[in-house]
Amino acid sequence: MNSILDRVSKDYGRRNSSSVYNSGDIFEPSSSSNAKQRAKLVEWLNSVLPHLSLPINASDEDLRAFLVDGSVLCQLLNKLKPGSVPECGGTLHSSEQRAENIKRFLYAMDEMGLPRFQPSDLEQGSMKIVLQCLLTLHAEFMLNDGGHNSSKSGADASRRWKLLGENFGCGDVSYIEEFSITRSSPSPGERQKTGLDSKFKRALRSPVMPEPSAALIHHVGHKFHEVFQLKHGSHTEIPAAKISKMMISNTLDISPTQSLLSVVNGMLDESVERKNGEIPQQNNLFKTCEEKYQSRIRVLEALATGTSEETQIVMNQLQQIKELRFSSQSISQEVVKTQKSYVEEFNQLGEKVRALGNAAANYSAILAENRKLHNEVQELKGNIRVHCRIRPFLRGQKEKQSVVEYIGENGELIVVNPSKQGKEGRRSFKFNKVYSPAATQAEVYSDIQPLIQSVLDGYNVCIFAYGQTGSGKTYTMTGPDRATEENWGVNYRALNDLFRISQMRGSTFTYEITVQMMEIYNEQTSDVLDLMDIGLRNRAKGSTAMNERSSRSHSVVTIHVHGVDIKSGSSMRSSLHLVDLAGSERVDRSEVTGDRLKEAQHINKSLSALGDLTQLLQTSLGGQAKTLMFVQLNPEVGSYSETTGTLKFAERASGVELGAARSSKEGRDVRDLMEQVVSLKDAISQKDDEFEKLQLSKDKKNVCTGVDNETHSTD
Ligand SMILES: Nc1ncnc2c1ncn2[C@@H]1O[C@H](COP(=O)(O)OP(=O)(O)OP(=O)(O)O)[C@@H](O)[C@H]1O
Repeated sequence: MNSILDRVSKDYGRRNSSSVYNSGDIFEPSSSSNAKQRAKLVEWLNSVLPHLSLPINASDEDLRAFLVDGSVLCQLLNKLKPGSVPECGGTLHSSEQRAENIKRFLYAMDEMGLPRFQPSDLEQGSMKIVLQCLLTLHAEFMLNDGGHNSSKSGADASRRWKLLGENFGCGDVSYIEEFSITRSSPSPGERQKTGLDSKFKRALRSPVMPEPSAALIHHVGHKFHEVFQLKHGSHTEIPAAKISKMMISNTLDISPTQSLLSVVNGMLDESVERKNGEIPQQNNLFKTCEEKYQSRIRVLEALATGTSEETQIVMNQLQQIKELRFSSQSISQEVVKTQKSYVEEFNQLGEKVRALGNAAANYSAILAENRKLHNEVQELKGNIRVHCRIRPFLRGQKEKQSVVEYIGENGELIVVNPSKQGKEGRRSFKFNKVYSPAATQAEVYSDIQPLIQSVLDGYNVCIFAYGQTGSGKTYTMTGPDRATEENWGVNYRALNDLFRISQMRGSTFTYEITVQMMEIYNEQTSDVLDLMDIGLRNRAKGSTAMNERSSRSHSVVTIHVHGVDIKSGSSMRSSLHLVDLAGSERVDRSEVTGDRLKEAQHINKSLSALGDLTQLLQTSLGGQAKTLMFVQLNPEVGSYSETTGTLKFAERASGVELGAARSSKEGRDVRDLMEQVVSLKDAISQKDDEFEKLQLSKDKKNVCTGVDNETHSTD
């Protein structure tokens, strides 16, 4: 029997579940059926609340209009079950009051365990749900009313049960009709005695049906057990015919019980049919429903699975977003860091650019400072610098024994007297530089190049060559005949440098360079100006035994420089004297006679004057000049005397204190001061003269007036 009850319970349970979630599915009434139900509901409402006088053919919207303020619902409940809900505000139509009424009604429905609708259903949703709820209420109170009020007419009760039956979808409800008429309320004890399975109770309920009343349970219960006990466990032992027989027998003394047994019998028949392999139609319905629900479950499961997959996807996406956000943050930090380092680098670069700008701006000043330092070094050297150069033996000379024994790197020189032995025959000298016979013109010039450059900075420079005839003076200063650039002498190289450097300084200085050449012959200075015009073309030459190209004149090349500082506008003037002196040989060895002897004597006189700073070179050897002397030596043994004489003279010249050289600009300052002193002296002298004149005129006046000097002595 339990299996049958379970079966019935299960099937009705499904119906119940279905109706909860889809009221329009199994119990979906047709439109005509719907109208019929609505009409019956109206009829019921009018019967309970006569003052309503609802039209029998009221539409859903008409009902909504009646019910929407909730007051009718509350009245209905209080009428059916007095005190179910607190006093309702029937006349108030505020939205708050309406909501409160509906809330109270629905609360009461919940309390009774009856299905309910949502407030929104009543306000603007589907009235179908509302109507079903009221029909359920109708059914509930029809049953209760039957129990509590047995005086109701059988016709009314029949209608209510019919309505309930239709709501249940049970079709024929005749057995319920008979049953409801005869039932009575059992005591609580009787209810327990019935022992009616709760599942069975549920099985008799529709989705909108409340728990069966105690009366129904009682009346059905005790006979039901008998029936099921008959069938339980022995379907085959007690055939259906026997049950049918029982149904018509007098043992089941009340017809409602018989009706119920008819239902149970039908169920048992279905069971028997199922046993025989036949599929009852209702089973088909349940199966269809089951399949339908299984399908829905599958859909829900799929949805759930899908949802979980989607959730996983979303989670993955969230994770990716997190990672992207993290990457974005780290990139942002990296960008900020990079920007910071760029800013720092830009700042550093800016500093460097500014430093470079300052350096560029100070470039001229730095160059000037450089020049100043360079010249200060030159000035510190002070004395006449002496560079000694030894000529090589000439081509065709047979005797090649040299008087030069040793040449040191730092200007040391030892010469040997071929006629003396040992220490006595040796003499040591020390100069600024000593060049061996192998020294080239370029090497010799490179050491004096700084002096040449200082001319462009305003210094006067004098470079002269001294030595016996044929020792190489002209070679050093000018170069050999038909000289190439490689063996140019100092003069060409100096001029070349001055032009080159002045061009390099073109952006800061403008230079005007002029060259002057003169020759002094026999110290007849009055001829100098004439000879200047003649120049090298008319340079006097003669032939001596010492040197086939011996010169008996002093040749002077003077380069005048006038420079203007473009920025400051200051100017300076300087000069470079390049002197090729006449030979220093002794008259007795030159074998010159007559005019030649006379010339030699003058030359010697001139050379002697060099030691005392002759008038010729005075300006060049003064405090404002830098002076360098090339001491030229003939290495031949036969020239030993002249060589030692020349070396001694050079040694003497090197000891001459010229004082520090000064730029012509500084010289101007001194001159300016001197001029101021002179003008001051002149002014003082002028005042003295004026004072003297005044004194004289005063004396004259005293003499004329006969005033005694003593009388006015106190004046
Ligand atoms: N360093 C040298 N290398 C090669 N030849 C030289 C060198 N010095 C001088 N000579 C040669 O020696 C000869 C004499 O030189 P140079 O005329 O220059 O002497 P000097 O001292 O000028 O003589 P003078 O006083 O008579 O003019 C020339 O033929 C010259 O070419």
